Amino acid sequence: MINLTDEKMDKTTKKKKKTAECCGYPISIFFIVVNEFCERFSYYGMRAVLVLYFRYFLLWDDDLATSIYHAFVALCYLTPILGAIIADSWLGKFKTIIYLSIVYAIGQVTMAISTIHDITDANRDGTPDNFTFHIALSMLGLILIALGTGGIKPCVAAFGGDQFQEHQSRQLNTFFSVFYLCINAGSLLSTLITPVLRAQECGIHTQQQCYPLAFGVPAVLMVISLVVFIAGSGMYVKTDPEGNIMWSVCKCIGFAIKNRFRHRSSSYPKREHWMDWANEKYDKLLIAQIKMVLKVLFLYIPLPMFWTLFDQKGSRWTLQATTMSGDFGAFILQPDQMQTVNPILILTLVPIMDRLIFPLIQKCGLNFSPLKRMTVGMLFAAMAFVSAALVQIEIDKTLPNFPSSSESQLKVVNTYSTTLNVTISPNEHLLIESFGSSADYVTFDHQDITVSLNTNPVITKAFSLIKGGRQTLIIPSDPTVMYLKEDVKSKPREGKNAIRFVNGYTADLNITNLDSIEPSATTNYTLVNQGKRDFVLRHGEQWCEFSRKFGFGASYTFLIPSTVFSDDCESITEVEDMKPNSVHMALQIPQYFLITTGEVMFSVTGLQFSYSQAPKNMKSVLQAGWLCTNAVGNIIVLIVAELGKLPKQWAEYLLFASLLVAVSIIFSIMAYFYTYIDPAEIEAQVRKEQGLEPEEMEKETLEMEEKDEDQKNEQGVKQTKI
Ligand SMILES: CC(C)C[C@H](NC(=O)[C@@H](N)CC(C)C)C(=O)O
Repeated sequence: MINLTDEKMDKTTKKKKKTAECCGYPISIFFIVVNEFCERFSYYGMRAVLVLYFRYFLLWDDDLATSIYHAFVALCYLTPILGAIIADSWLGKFKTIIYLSIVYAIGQVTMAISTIHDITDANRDGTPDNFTFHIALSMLGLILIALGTGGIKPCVAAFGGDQFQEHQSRQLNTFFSVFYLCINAGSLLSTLITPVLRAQECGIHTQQQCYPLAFGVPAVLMVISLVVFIAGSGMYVKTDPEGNIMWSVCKCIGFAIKNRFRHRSSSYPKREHWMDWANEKYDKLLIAQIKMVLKVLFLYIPLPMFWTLFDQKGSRWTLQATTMSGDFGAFILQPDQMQTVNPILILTLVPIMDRLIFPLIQKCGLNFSPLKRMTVGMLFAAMAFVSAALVQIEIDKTLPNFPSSSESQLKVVNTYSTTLNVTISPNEHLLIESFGSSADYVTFDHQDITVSLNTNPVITKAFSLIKGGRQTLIIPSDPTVMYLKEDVKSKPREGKNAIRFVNGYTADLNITNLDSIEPSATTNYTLVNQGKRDFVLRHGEQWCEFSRKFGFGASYTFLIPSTVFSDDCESITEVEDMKPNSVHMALQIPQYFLITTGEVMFSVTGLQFSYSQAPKNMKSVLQAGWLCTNAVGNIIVLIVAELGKLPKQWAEYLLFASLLVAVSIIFSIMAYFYTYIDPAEIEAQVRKEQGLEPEEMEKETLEMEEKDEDQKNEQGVKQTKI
């Protein structure tokens, strides 16, 4: 099957290159797609455990961990422009990929080393002693990774495209689909594997969560990616850069603007395009190439909005999943695992679209051009958000009625020996049996309350409630010391369950994984995962064990009576502070399906489009421009998350959906006026024109300019004469 095609003359480098083919595809492509698979495994694998590393290894708080994580992701999508400039102006794509992959691999290794706690754990207590060392090393690692991953990203896709020859345009399109499949296969595998590696225990002096393994495997994959890429070295078509193209582009644009401004008088003939004002000084070919790039970049302006919605899978949609039930019977899905539905669907939808849907549309005689596909992709993403809004409305029906910022909520738990009549001033009366609680939270629009118990004598006590908070009034066996305990006022994170214990036993108790609790005291909340959990209660020689099965996102207070050991933990009662999630996570599948269909239409097509519409010497630059739309989209998510807090989540989803519909209408109008080009053809045409046609327009302007200069000189002469 392998054959050598005709010699291909590279117009730019004037080098001749023979390319080996297999089934109509250049063999070199194999190395490029395997390289992409390993690189994406490395990147997404590391990303999957990064926040946990910040939170539980470096012990940063949630906010800092999230901010640094997002800053890193944004940096990864901003550095492509740097890689593209290096590739197109200086080193060429091949060398840029090699050098930046080395930087990338060093970054991954640095990151993996920074997670070895034993390096600074001199006192062998399992935690690092010198956090500054680990932070500095990991930040250095992350900067190198961002430089590497972002830097090579536009080059690898464009370099892959460069391997195809003119008669292989069908294979070129398939290449971009296969390339996308590899991205998603790599990311899917690594996001499944690295969390498992992290959960292992390892260490020299003490056994801890195995971050070195979780970061080490991505580092190894990055080295493999580099080796695979180098292995294909002899087979690649390599186009050399044409000097500092970016600098020439900037100078040419600057000159065109300046020249246009100088000739703003209506006496100068208009030119077809404002870039034509660079004709006097710059090569027509360069001007034609800049026009092509600018046309596409202009078209990119509305595109970040798609990514703004797309990237909320990892934030808003995952948070939505934390308020849902992930019990699929045969398996349990954690809220953040729901995101893997996206690469799974990509792996199935890309072949279906390529082999079935798009050919079918073509057979029906419809012209489903790339820009039309991208518009439809945007509409699919908007529909995904409508679907998310509908799911949210369902969830909202089941969510507890949390207090507003001016309200306070109170529940009462009675561990006194008899039923109590509890009066909360001015007019709240509750009858609460022993080892029971009030049915639900009572909402107050004021904070100062007085509680009276019908004991003998009556006990009265004043309390000040927390504004916007939820609390429980705990009445212990000695009601005179009743006290308030703060409750959770939102769904526990990651779909976990918040549980706590009130000790109604007469002495200190030890409970599995918790500190010992004094009599009448209440523990703080502990988060437990879904499923059956066992707890052992202990006091001296006495112990008993009790089990509970938990769902997702509930909160409970367990009341331990004085008889706990005599009845083998049977008498422990459970107060449900917050109901478990009842809306099933499967309801998110339609929104994932819609957004992934949108992604296939938008992103895969965008990748092909950016390659096909770019002049030969600016392919990486246009790929970088394409990736920048993603960076801007991510930045919009960050801004919206900070500023745009709509009172209802479903309303925010609908707002995003409407914004994307509006943007897609604008985009479709822009696309309507866009004419597809064949950059190679235009370049050849300009070259031909340059050799044959007299440059009338330039002459005309130069004559006008000379006249202008003469007039000025004459005036100057006159003035000096006077
Ligand atoms: C095209 C790129 C901006 C993003 C692309 N991401 C994907 O293909 C996602 N479907 C992967 C998923 C794991 C989020 C990439 O190159 O990573």
